[in-house]
Amino acid sequence: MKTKIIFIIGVSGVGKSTVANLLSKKLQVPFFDGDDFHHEKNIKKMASGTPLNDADRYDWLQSLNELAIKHVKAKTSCIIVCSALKQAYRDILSHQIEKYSEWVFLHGSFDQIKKRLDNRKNHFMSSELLKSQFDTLEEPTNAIKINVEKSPEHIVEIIKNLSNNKSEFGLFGLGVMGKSLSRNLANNGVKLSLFNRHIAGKEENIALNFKKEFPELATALPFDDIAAFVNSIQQPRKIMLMVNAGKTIDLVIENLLPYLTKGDILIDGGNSNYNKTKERHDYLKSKNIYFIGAGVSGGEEGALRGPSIMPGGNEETYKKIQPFLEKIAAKDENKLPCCSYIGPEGSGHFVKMVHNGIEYAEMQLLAEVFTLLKNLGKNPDEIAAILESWKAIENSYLLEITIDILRKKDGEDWLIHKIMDKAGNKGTGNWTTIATAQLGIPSTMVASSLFARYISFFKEERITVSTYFNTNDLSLNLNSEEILKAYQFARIINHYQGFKLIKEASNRNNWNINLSELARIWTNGCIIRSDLMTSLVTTFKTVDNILHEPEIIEKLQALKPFIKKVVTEGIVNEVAVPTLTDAISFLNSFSKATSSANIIQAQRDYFGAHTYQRTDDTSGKFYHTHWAKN
Ligand SMILES: NC(=O)C1=CN([C@@H]2O[C@H](COP(=O)(O)OP(=O)(O)OC[C@H]3O[C@@H](n4cnc5c(N)ncnc54)[C@H](OP(=O)(O)O)[C@@H]3O)[C@@H](O)[C@H]2O)C=CC1
Ligand SMILES: O=C(CO)[C@H](O)[C@H](O)COP(=O)(O)O
Repeated sequence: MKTKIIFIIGVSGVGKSTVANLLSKKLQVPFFDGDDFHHEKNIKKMASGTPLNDADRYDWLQSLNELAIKHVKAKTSCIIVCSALKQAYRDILSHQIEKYSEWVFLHGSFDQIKKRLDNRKNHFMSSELLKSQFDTLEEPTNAIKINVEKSPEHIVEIIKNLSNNKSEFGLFGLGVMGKSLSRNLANNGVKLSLFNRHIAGKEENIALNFKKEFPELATALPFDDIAAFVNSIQQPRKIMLMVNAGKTIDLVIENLLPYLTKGDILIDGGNSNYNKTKERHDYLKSKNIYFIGAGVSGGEEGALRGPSIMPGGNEETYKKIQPFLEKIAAKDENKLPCCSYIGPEGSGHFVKMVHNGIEYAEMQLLAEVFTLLKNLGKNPDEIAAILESWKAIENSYLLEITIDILRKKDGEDWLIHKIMDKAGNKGTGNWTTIATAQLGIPSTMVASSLFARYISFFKEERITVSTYFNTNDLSLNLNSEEILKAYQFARIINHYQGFKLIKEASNRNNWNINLSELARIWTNGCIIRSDLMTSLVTTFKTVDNILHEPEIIEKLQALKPFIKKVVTEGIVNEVAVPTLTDAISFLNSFSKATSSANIIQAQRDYFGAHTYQRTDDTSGKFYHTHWAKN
């Protein structure tokens, strides 16, 4: 048996000593009655009929705490009986041994206990005295709570089962991701507690029914009661939250807090905003609870078979959950887990956010490729066949799933023809675009793919506007090979922009993010895994800016004529290719030693006296011109 100190607590007459005695025999561990540890002066005071005050109790509780510490140091368990009616008393009892302490709270109604006391021979307790105990009682939130209506033997059996059967890890929220991650944890031998909320008539017995559905969850403990869920987990508890980002996370944290104890760890595995993650980390720290913001990527299937995991926060805290996360993570080509400590604060959620920003642009590029090929007269099966042939050169998870999507039939037609062309979003692309603007990094492709989704959303207005503008007969002068090369070019720029944003955020916040390691954990499990990502693991070992890497420069040079042609053909023939366009526009701007910004500076100085620097003065001095004609 793991070393533990079992405190049996409750008001007088609840049967603590009887239960402790039986439990001590059952578990073969010693039992100590707290009353035997009162100091001489306390005994005298009580004998004189004066109730003890908190100062009197302090030394007594401390001596019980010393007794418990002595047992923990000797790696032996014991049972201690003490009324411990207030939380402050329990804090003294478990000081420095919180993670070894288990609480059993025996309870009953006032009348029930009074009757038990009255039935005891040689024992009298006035109603007032018992009432004062009930008034003092602050119910523990982290205890095994048992009603004393049950027989002592039954109570001992319950304690024994619950105490021996604690889970190693808790999963809160059994939606798409929570269910898959739970099964993944269980498949990896983790003893789990599962929780989903109860909403009468709507969300009932979710955890229990889910457990029954999958054999790997046979030993998992299902709950829809928060207190019971938390109490079923070994301390310090490790609880992963897989709920919707935003106010739900805050709500869930507040719901959990009363039951958590010092040192417990909450892991937010959702797509939370990185700024909020830092705030939550600091808030929970003030409550002695640790918080890790872990980005998880891989969708439903990845979460089950092995996602990519991006944990951020305090590194020492991360080490405590590392074995669990590494177990369930995807493995790279060298069988190493696609899970790595990212850095402090909200850095884990920041990189997950940018991952999604890259994902937005990768998805949009494939959508534009599809549109171009469709405009060349290809049907979905023919487009799928072309994309299939690209796998040998430019493979990625998103390319693979797009091929599957294009081949899916719905009756005689292809399903893709029946899917409404209005793209949804849950916020991460929006936040990435905000971050690029805030940090002053030109990650233009995330922004254009986000705005492409927003444009798509105005379906009804698009239909109306389409009647105002006659589209000429399309005659795209392109072939699939040229489209592939344009796509390859745009993917490199997209990855450059995404990693550049991460590098800048890392520098500004002192996160010290290792880009090669980040690329490595994105080589499997996540949505943006690809051959290009695998090659970047090596590239980032020597440079942290791929635009300065000779091989990449050479590749971009070779691909550039094709993206120019594809984008030109798209624009001339009115085929919307905003993200392909942004890729080449970006390089057109970024690869010029001189830009048009001199005009901007002159305009700013003209109307707002914002000043400008001169190309013929290298000192960096700022000038102002009196522009208006006199
Ligand atoms: N789906 C995906 O591909 C990915 C999702 N994510 C992120 O993971 C997180 C979870 O996503 P996903 O599993 O898809 O979402 P789902 O909508 O499938 O599940 C949400 C879960 O949160 C619970 N929940 C919602 N509101 C509350 C509340 N007020 N109190 C308690 N529980 C609540 C739901 O319970 P109930 O069932 O009772 O409503 C459900 O268990 C999100 O942050 C998402 O962005 C990250 C990577 C991939
Ligand atoms: O994190 C994810 C994948 O990596 C989620 O699937 C996310 O919901 C995708 O973002 P959006 O819903 O905005 O398209």
